[in-house]
Amino acid sequence: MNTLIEVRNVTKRFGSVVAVDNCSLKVERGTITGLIGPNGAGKTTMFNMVAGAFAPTSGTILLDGEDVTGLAAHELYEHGLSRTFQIAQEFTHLTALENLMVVTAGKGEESFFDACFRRSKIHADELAARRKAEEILQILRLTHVKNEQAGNLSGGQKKLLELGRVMMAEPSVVLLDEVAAGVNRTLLNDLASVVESLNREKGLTFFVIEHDMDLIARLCDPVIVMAAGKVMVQGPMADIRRNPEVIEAYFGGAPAERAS
Ligand SMILES: Nc1ncnc2c1ncn2[C@@H]1O[C@H](COP(=O)(O)OP(=O)(O)OP(=O)(O)O)[C@@H](O)[C@H]1O
Repeated sequence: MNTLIEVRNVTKRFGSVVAVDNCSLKVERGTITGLIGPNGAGKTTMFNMVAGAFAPTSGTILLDGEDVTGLAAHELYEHGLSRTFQIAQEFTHLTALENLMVVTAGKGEESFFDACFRRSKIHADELAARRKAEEILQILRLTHVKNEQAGNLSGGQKKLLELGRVMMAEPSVVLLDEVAAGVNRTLLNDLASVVESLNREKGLTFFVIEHDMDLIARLCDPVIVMAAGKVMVQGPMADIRRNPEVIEAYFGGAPAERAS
């Protein structure tokens, strides 16, 4: 195993607030690594720095051994790091299939539309994109809604489609941000199965922030716990659940059985 993402001594301040305080962590290639912690622990801030939403105040972030500190999200995308995003308003009128196709054809989304004016090339590009998009819709079990406008899909189906858009880009690491929020159990199960099979069969690495502890327990090993801006502990979820420091951080010393 080797390290895909390494965060070294990273601090992020917002004025007088130290949201992330001299933290180091690693996401090893081929893992589904979870990041958990009580509200205000600094998880989102950590994620935003790794995803290139903003730069750390100090410290270094390495992606596959390369210093990517302060690079923007689109630059990290070129390096193979992708984050799931809510489907933008202008894409809600495209069908599920079209939402995937616009990611592949050309590098960015505009180039697909630009390509519409280059008719000779578009035909081959479109066929390839369509084939790939249809395969992904099948993996996501969304084939039956491929011609539905994205705006009409259920919350869970939209989350699957967001993951599909990420898959079209063929990244090496995917940041999953609170995917369970608002998703019903059946679709959440589908989503978890897709993540597991992408990890097992395609070797895709995931870095996951999640409040749903059942999902974390099912998918993630290791799990990293942050509290009050610090990385507190990391390990398998079974150990994390029994760790007295973690229980203290979540529940202020409540009985161990509540840490589930
Ligand atoms: N843009 C900002 N400006 C000022 N303070 C911020 C900003 N973003 C985060 N913070 C503060 O930094 C700390 C960590 O916040 P962060 O959102 O990273 O925690 P979190 O672990 O993701 O919490 P939650 O689980 O509630 O989303 C909090 O005290 C928060 O109020």
